[in-house]
Amino acid sequence: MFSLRGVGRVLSRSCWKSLEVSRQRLAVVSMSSGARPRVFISRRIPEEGRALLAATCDSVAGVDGILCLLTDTINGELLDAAGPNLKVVSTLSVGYDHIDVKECARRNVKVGYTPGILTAAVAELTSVLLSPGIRAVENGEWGTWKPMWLCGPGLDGATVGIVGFGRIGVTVGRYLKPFGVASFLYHDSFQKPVEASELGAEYASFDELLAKSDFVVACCALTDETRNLFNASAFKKMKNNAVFVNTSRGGIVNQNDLITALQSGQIGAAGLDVTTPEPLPTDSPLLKLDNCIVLPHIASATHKTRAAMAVLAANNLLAGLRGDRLPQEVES
Ligand SMILES: O=C(O)C(=O)CO
Repeated sequence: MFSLRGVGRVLSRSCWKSLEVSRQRLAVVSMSSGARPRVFISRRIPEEGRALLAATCDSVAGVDGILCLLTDTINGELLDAAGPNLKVVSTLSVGYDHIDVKECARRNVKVGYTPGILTAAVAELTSVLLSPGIRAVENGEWGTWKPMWLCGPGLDGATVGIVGFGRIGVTVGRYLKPFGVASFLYHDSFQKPVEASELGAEYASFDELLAKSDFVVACCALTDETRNLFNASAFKKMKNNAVFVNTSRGGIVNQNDLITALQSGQIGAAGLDVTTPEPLPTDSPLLKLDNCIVLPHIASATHKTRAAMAVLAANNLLAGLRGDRLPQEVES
């Protein structure tokens, strides 16, 4: 049986807050078979999802399923502590780079995630970040109106390069098209003619996309291939006034290289919803730059989206406990 004490130790090492708080979030789900599987919910989640799980909560002794967040590292150490009873890990996120999917598969632990339902919210925020704010207002630098002060590229007539042309990347393009974007370029591990045709987007090599785009929007998952993809060499290939936007994962960017590129004028500006680490330390140079805006990983933070994510994560968990295929299962 899964020892909660053991889990608490592993989780706190992985930045899960206090075990005492987490303990209150344990729920036990009665299954129709009469068995009483136990699940661990790592943080307070929207009521819509919690209610699905907590209806028959009656014990905190161990778990058969874990409902986790993108900030929880699910690795071999945690799976060891969970032991052989664990059937399913359900993450309340579309990204699952925090989960060792291969290790889960090796142990027959299913992994669920929440794709699709957060696409619109993330695409919406990504579009907003294309006009990075500046600190002039807060810093008292807002003097008289000046014709050339803080100008940047506009979307009308611009070339937008989307790196990672999945659900979110395509939706970003769809949202931006009415602003008069002249051309869309996309880069992904393979060409996607169907999605591209809707936008009239052209496939480009990574280097070509960087060189031609006025806006470079990163919408790709964090994988071994994309880790540190945006590094000094990538920023050197971008236009000097290009705006770089990242709403995917901080790990796809070499953050020190980004800071240098922003400080030196190698690129024009950046809008970031994700950083390394998270939370970003308040003394990070990123927060001192006029040409960079940083948001605290809130791209999917609408009530509707988070509630839908919670329901899907709960349903993934319940399906895994029943031994069924998950509504949204990560393929290993
Ligand atoms: O779902 C994710 O992967 C996020 O980053 C937050 O919505």
